[in-house]
Amino acid sequence: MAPTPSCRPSKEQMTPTRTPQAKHRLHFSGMKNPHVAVTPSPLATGRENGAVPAEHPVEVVGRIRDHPDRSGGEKKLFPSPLEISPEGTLVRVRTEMGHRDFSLDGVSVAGEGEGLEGFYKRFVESRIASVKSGGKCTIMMYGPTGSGKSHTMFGCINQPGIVYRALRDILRRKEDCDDGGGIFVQVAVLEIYNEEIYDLLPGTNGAGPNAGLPKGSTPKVRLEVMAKRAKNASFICGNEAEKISREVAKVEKRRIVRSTLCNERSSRSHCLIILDVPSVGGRLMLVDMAGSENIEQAGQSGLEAKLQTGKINQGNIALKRVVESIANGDSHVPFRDSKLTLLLQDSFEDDKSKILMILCASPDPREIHKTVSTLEYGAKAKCIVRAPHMANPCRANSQESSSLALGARIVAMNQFISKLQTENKVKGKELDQVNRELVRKEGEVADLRAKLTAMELRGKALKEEEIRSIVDERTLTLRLELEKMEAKVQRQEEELGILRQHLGDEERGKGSGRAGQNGQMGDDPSLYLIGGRFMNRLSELYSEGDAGMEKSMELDTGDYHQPPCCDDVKEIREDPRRNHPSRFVDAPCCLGMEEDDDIAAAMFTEKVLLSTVFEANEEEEESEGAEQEVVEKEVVEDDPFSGGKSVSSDGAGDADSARRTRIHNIFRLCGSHRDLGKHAKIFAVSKPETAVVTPELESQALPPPQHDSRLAEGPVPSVDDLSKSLLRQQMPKRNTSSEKENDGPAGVDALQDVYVKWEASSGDSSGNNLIKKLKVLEDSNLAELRKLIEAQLDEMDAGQEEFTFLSLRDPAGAPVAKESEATFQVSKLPARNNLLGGYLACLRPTKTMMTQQSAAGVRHLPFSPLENRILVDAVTPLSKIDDCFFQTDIF
Ligand SMILES: Nc1ncnc2c1ncn2[C@@H]1O[C@H](COP(=O)(O)OP(=O)(O)OP(=O)(O)O)[C@@H](O)[C@H]1O
Repeated sequence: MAPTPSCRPSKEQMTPTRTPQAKHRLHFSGMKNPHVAVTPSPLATGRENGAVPAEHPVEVVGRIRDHPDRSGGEKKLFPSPLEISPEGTLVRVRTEMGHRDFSLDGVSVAGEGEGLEGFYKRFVESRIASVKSGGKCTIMMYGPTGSGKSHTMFGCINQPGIVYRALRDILRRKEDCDDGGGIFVQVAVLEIYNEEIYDLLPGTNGAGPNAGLPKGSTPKVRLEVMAKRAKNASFICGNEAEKISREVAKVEKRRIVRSTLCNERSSRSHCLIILDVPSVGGRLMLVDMAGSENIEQAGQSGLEAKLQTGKINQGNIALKRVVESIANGDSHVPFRDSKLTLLLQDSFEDDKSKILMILCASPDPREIHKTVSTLEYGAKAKCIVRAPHMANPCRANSQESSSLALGARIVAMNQFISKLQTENKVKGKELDQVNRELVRKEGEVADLRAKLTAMELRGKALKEEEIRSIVDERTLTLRLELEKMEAKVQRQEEELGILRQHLGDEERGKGSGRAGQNGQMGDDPSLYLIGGRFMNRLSELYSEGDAGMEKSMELDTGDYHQPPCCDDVKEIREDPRRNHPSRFVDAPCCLGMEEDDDIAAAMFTEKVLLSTVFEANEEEEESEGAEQEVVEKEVVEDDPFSGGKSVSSDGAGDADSARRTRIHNIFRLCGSHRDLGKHAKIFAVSKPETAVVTPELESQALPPPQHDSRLAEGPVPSVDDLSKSLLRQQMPKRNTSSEKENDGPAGVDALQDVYVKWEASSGDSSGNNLIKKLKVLEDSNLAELRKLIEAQLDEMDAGQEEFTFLSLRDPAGAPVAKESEATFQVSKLPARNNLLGGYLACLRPTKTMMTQQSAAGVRHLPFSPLENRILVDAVTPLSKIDDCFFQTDIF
């Protein structure tokens, strides 16, 4: 904001030019004013022509009223936006946008303790004094509504305003008027309301509006303007200040006021108090203007109120234009735009007239825009200059006078321009500083951007470097793996070469064996078999041919039961993906495991099936050539379980030997040496004619015999012989048609277990639960079973027990008639156990026998004595028992 220029021209700046356009000349008399420094014109200083410097006819002072909300006490006061310079001539208005300085002739702040008296003494008293000597002074109150214009002009009970103080100063007090020589004054009080002039003094012929007048009071008189004065205006005459002041106070109440939102008692009219001193021609005009206000803000409603406010503003605006026109040196000053300016025209045009404009403002920040507008108006008024009075009588030369006024105005304007330039220079410096700061900041931003870019590039480079290192690392790993694989392939190729070499050696050795020549391997024929078959297997694996049934050949003991012929084979045997040969090497360790005999028997059945598959292949192989059979025989002879060379090598003995070898191999695969011993014997049972159980086999497969003393005394019990003969009698009859079919394990399956027990009775709780297991053929009947039981009873020396079979499948458990036993199949007996198989034969003693036993006082328990002995003898001479057709167990 540009500071308001001081329109007081300096000595050097005064211009002597005169402009013919200046029609309105403000000729102020040389009034002595201590507060206003009249600066002589440069031309006037040279005064060859006797001219006096131009002066400012308008002085502007500010009066900042107390805060209107301070009286409320409780209300929070907003900080004032107005600041007064220490010298009291500069008002700074602070806003959010900045500040603006206004240069005034003086500022009074009511809130800081300067009351009306102090204000009057500082700014008004001197001007009033000139009136007594013939001077003319106009004091105008200007400002928005509620800013304290009327308060300053009229005051209150405790503080008389400018009007009463001026009357007191101009007129002598009563005690001073005893001599009768006091100044005589005429006082007129006018009101301009709605652009009409009214005489506020009660006259005899008043016919004006009574609005605002107390009841019974004389109506106001409307006056006309004539020669810049109100025609026929009433006046109060006298030389006593109190009397006139009392009259004025009465008249002041006749003024039209109205309550608005801005002021409880807002003046709706302009009030003029005109005091003439006829003796000296002095004149004092006191003008209390109505408040300029915004209609909406003042809360005006209704057409009359709006018209009223419009008229008020019309007078204010007209006065503003007049001031601006005079200040600008316009050829036309619009005095006639309002009644107010018409009545004030002499104040602006008379050279003896002096204008004191009092700008009233409020410190309330809510009124800041009005305050700024008021200060702008005062600043404009300060630009009004008046041509200096001519010192010589040729003052009548109006052209020269107007030129001087114009020159003073130009000087003021130049000063204003100079201030603006200075301010621009300062602003330019600030702008340069800001620009430099901006450039510096831009440089910093550029540096930061460069750093950011560098960091991004570095990050990118780091990322690429990281990726490259990962790729290199993986490439290295893959290369190492590739090298390992190549080394492995190379090693395998070497192994393959070695194996091929061995194969060639084997083939060559085999060829020499065929020729009946003992070469390098001729001393150990099994090596030919092992080497040849092993190489065949190896060739198959490497050629990735169809394994099919041939893969089952892995079960053949011929592959593995012999020690390897070379060290190279060991590596292959260690391959965990294949059937580990160490199982077979370590098989004897597994043989020591105790397993349930029946479970082992069930396992044996499965192995028999495997052996059957093997056998099919074996038969094919046998058909391929006799040479292979010869080798097989030789292998069997080397089998430590075969009993060495005792196996015959021709005819049926060869077949039995081969079968036995296969079963033996299967049991080695199954890992139960004990089972092997058992099934070797069962095999012997199924083929009694050809069974050969060598002592070596028994000693390896079975624990050493511990014979019961009674059993050890005599030969083998005759019951075995009887049983053998019985079966021999049966079996030829049943197997003659297909004797070969019974050669295999199927013949073993034809034997069925029959568990024989005595019928339970209440009087016997110990022996009747004993069960005897007998083995009979599948299609045996009860008559045949009876013979076996009776033979068993004879063996136990139990005497001739008479019994009958109970048909347990019969709901009544009826005994089976002895005549029907021949037609009663054992298979019709109830099954003993669904899981383990076998039949249950329940015997009931005949009544005659029971009667005899009870008479003799004997309770015979069949089976129990013998079985108890067997139980005590933990190790029954199995060799003896196994020689029999029956296998007995205690359950
Ligand atoms: N300096 C001051 N100290 C104490 N009270 C003040 C001061 N100035 C104004 N007032 C009070 O403020 C109120 C409004 O003042 P005033 O009537 O003088 O304002 P105004 O400018 O004349 O308004 P309008 O233009 O509406 O007549 C009055 O009650 C008055 O007593």
